[in-house]
Amino acid sequence: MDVICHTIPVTEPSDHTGAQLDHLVRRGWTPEGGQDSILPNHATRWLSARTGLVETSTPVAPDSALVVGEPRLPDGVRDALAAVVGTEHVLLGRDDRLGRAGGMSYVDLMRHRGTGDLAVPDAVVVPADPEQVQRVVELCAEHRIGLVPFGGGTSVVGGVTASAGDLGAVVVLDLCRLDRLVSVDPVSRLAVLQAGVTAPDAERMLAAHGLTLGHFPQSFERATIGGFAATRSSGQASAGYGRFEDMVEGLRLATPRGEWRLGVSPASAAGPDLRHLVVGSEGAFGVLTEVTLRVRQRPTVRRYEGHVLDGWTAGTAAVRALAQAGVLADVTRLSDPHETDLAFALSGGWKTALVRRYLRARGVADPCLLVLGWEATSAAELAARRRASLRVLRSARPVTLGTVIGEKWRHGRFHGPRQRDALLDAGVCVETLETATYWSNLDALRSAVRAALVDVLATDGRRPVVACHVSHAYETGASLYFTVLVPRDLDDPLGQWGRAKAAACAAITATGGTISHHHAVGVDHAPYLPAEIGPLGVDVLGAVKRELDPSGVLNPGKLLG
Ligand SMILES: Cc1cc2nc3c(=O)[nH]c(=O)nc-3n(C[C@H](O)[C@H](O)[C@H](O)COP(=O)(O)OP(=O)(O)OC[C@H]3O[C@@H](n4cnc5c(N)ncnc54)[C@H](O)[C@@H]3O)c2cc1C
Repeated sequence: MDVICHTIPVTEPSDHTGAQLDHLVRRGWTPEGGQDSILPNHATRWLSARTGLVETSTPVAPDSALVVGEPRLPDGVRDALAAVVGTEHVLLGRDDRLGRAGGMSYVDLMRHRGTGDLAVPDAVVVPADPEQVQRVVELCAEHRIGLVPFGGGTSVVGGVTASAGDLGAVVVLDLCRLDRLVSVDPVSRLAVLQAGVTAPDAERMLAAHGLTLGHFPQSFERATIGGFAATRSSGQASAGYGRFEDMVEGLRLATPRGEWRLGVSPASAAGPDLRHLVVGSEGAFGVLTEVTLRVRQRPTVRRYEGHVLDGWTAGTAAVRALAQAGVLADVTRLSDPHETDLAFALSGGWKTALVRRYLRARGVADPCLLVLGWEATSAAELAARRRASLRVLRSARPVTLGTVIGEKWRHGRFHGPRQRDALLDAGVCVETLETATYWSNLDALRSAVRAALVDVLATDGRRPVVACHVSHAYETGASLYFTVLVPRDLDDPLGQWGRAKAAACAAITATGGTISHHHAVGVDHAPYLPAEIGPLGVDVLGAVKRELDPSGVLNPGKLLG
């Protein structure tokens, strides 16, 4: 068999005893003092004029102000866990526990800044391999200790909130030591990766074999293979490489009932595809330890370019035409006029002013930026695919801006979250949410969500920015991704966003969208899941949960509420 087996450590020597994941990262995206996190003056000025932002300095509370209780883990359980993973890999220190207290939603970040209650785990357990994960899962089930699987901790829906539920204690299972590329099958184009491998490390290890996964979510720099599979993640190049679940060929899952392995062939008629019970199960059915993934040849050429369509209707019609003709670029991303305006305002500078003037001269009243990016293994292939896309796009009469804007987007594609830290410092409530629907319902859904958010957030002189884009398009429909910026209600920041999020979710449910296209359910969307899958669907998921996790210790409160 033509299978090369590898066990390649990512870091030499590997030391994941807590130093790797500094607790400060929970507070923001950028390392302390990172230059990217500075908000330029022109952006602050624009925000003040556009949104009514008054207070522009709201620094974080010192760490010492955060309330962290004593660990409630019984001594016997701590010793049993230590016997499996080693004493040094059962972390009980304040900083280690704070470092895995929650994910990266606005609410999570605000809690780390000293607002509201922070759910801090009683311990962090850092196993070395799938066998240790299995033993830890069994121990937690035996002693009825809650267990929260933790990959990159980038969940924005409360997926890694350390809730104990009705259990006495909760531990976070940090998978960072499961960091190996286990094997590569270049003939079948398959790779087996351990669950804790981060996206950059996956790409680096696969690149050594001339391969790529092609999964580039905006959380790329931190998120992990296990997290992607557990949340049905979708990357920026999903039109070319597919959503993460399209890449999953096989799985290894540690459950309280024993290990479950799935996936033996590229297709099968042997009953329902049970892999899809595990993909998207958000740690509630088991802990993924290894994922077998379809990989592709690494591209050698790429071209990213910007086009502008006049108005949202023309823009979405163009993306629909590309999708239905089967000629989407690998990255196809359409911003609505609000997001286009926001992007221009935040980048500022004379070049942006020139672009705005050029668009006005070309008679574009409502600019909608469309970024198209193609990646290929030869210039000829890229040229052919680009020609096919542009032939369809031409009928939408785009104004073409060339590669400068496309390349600028590509270089900054992971940088958005860094500005989020600076925006929080500047007293802005900044958050995103997403949904998807069929093409015939897309405009109605966008209008309903926009209206709901503006209605709740436009109070006391605040003028919210609600920007939207399509970044995942299909033959039958597309995702909608909203970015919200509004001056923070300094007296009730969590209530302000809580009301807005509830209104947006209600609008999504009432207008026939999905409660999540790629962020998953977590805690935040759990109340809205029954409306989407029906009471029978909830019963089916509940039955699977009871079968795999009879004592209910796995990720309490997630997915099923
Ligand atoms: C700035 C930012 C940008 C983002 N952009 C995108 C985007 O473009 N596309 C996208 O899809 N998502 C995006 N997200 C959301 C998030 O990154 C994804 O949900 C990602 O898949 C989570 O990966 P993770 O390793 O960080 O998982 P975590 O946040 O650690 O966990 C997510 C969920 O999966 C569970 N889980 C984690 N590992 C395992 C495992 N091994 N076994 C079982 N369960 C597990 C956790 O318990 C939790 O419920 C973004 C988030 C942020 C903060």
